Amino acid sequence: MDVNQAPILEFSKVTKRFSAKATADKTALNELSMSLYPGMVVGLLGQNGAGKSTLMRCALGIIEPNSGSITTLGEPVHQLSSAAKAQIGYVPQQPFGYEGFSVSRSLELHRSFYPEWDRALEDTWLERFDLDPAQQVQRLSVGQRQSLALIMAMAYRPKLLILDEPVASLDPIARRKFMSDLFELALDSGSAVLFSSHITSDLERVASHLALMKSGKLVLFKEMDSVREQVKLLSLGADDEVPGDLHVLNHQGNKVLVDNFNAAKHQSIHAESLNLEQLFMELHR
Ligand SMILES: Nc1ncnc2c1ncn2[C@@H]1O[C@H](COP(=O)(O)OP(=O)(O)OP(=O)(O)O)[C@@H](O)[C@H]1O
Repeated sequence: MDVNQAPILEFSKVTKRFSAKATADKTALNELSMSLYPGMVVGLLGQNGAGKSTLMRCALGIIEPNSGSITTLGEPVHQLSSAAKAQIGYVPQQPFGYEGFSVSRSLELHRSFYPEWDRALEDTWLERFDLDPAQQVQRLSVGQRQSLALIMAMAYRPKLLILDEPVASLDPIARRKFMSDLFELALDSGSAVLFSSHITSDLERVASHLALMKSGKLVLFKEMDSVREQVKLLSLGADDEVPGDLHVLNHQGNKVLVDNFNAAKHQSIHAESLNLEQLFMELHR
């Protein structure tokens, strides 16, 4: 990760509301700010409806926020040049098209849009995902389609890769292979990756950073190593107060979830380490 370079994606106080007829407007993104730099692999975690897909669709300029600004590859997202667009890879939750074509023909068509297409990378992933080039796209299983969508989004080594639950339909072996490739690709090509997943163990394994969303807000954005070190569940005694320098994510009874615990400074407090699944549960308790 290189924070001395310009960010690849930058959100500044972005709010997105959806109007609803029967109920009050829904705030899907609430004053959300974050920056992604080259080499970052950011795992986006949040409950259903937390705003993850909305964030991704705003980053791509598919939907426009009500307020705030978004810069993608150095350009305002609503005026992206075609050169910038050609450096973005996106796999939506539900890919996709190319029905009526074979896998190899669909890749051939897709390839023609991208001068930077890496044929060797395409071949490697076709093999890894065990995809038959002669197979018709409409006969692929859901997971195989997802694999094809991933190849199509990644084989031109985009500078920004946005993946909305990319591995939800992949089996554990394909998932593992894909996840390690994802990390390598980002490091090799100086790309930034933003991916959402409900599979916390995947996220723990490959993400360099965790972005945690709750009700449209980004409640945590941290390097995974710092998450392990600093996000703790504290157990307070009956008369104990939470030290003022600690940032509280959730407080229920005598249990306090904080994201900036310092073991040297807060020696007297009983602090429990959490894996990502436990952290998620404690945040929503
Ligand atoms: N086009 C839309 N019109 C109205 N409301 C919408 C629209 N898109 C999203 N929303 C609402 O915005 C909120 C955030 O939705 P979003 O799809 O971003 O959540 P998510 O975190 O991706 O959820 P999931 O994990 O289920 O995919 C939800 O309350 C959803 O109902």
